[in-house]
Amino acid sequence: MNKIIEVRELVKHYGSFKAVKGLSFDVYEGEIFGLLGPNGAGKSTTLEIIETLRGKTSGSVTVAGLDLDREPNEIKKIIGVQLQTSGFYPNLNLVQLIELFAGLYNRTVDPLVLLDQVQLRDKAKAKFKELSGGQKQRFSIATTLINEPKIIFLDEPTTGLDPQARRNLWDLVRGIRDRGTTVIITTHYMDEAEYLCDRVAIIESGEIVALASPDQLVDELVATGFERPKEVKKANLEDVFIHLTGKSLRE
Ligand SMILES: Nc1ncnc2c1ncn2[C@@H]1O[C@H](COP(=O)(O)OP(=O)(O)OP(=O)(O)O)[C@@H](O)[C@H]1O
Repeated sequence: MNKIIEVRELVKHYGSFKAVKGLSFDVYEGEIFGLLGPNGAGKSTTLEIIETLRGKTSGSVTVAGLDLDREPNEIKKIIGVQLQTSGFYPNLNLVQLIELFAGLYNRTVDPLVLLDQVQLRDKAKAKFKELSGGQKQRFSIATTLINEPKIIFLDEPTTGLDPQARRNLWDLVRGIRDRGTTVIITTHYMDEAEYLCDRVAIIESGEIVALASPDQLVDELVATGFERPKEVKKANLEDVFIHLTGKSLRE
């Protein structure tokens, strides 16, 4: 497998505070790679450094063979970064927003084709502020695809979404990966990481404490003799919710 991102001994200090303490990891081309960890672990800081949006204290980062220190602008051209949904002009409609972003990238795109990919064609003329939370997230993912990036970065893309919208977004992200784009994602939902991620790095206080596929990590824990304290039922409350309210999007 080809490495598309190489992070070596990455360090970030905010004043005297050490937020990232020498992270090293690789991301392979075509995988969904998850960064997991408690609040304040250093996930967003790490992502933003790779995205060229934040300076590092030391260490090296290479993205698709491009050195972060020497060619940050070349890196910007081949990545797609999900904006926080507050970053969109609320009064522009979706087509106008896509055209605006396409202009910034110096690209010509068909907004409707892009909106189709995220099931928002019927909202083409809706203003951003008129979208539901799930629709806003899907739209923000669509905007990461405008420059046909090799890699997209998604920072907690399903926070605040209902179970149907989360599942829909998982399918969307898998579809993007299946079309050949590498995906880096942060999430606080372990079910999401287990379903979506080919590999995950678990970060704790700025250090990687585990890195493998979700399956491998679970097997390793079980091999230590770990058992869940309670017998697990054949279904959980989320299964009940989906059973009662269906899988289709409600927006
Ligand atoms: N601009 C900044 N100045 C000072 N400290 C910062 C700054 N940005 C982040 N930090 C600190 O660095 C640490 C890591 O923050 P970061 O946002 O990377 O964590 P995170 O893992 O993404 O957390 P969360 O899950 O809450 O989003 C935190 O302790 C945070 O308070």
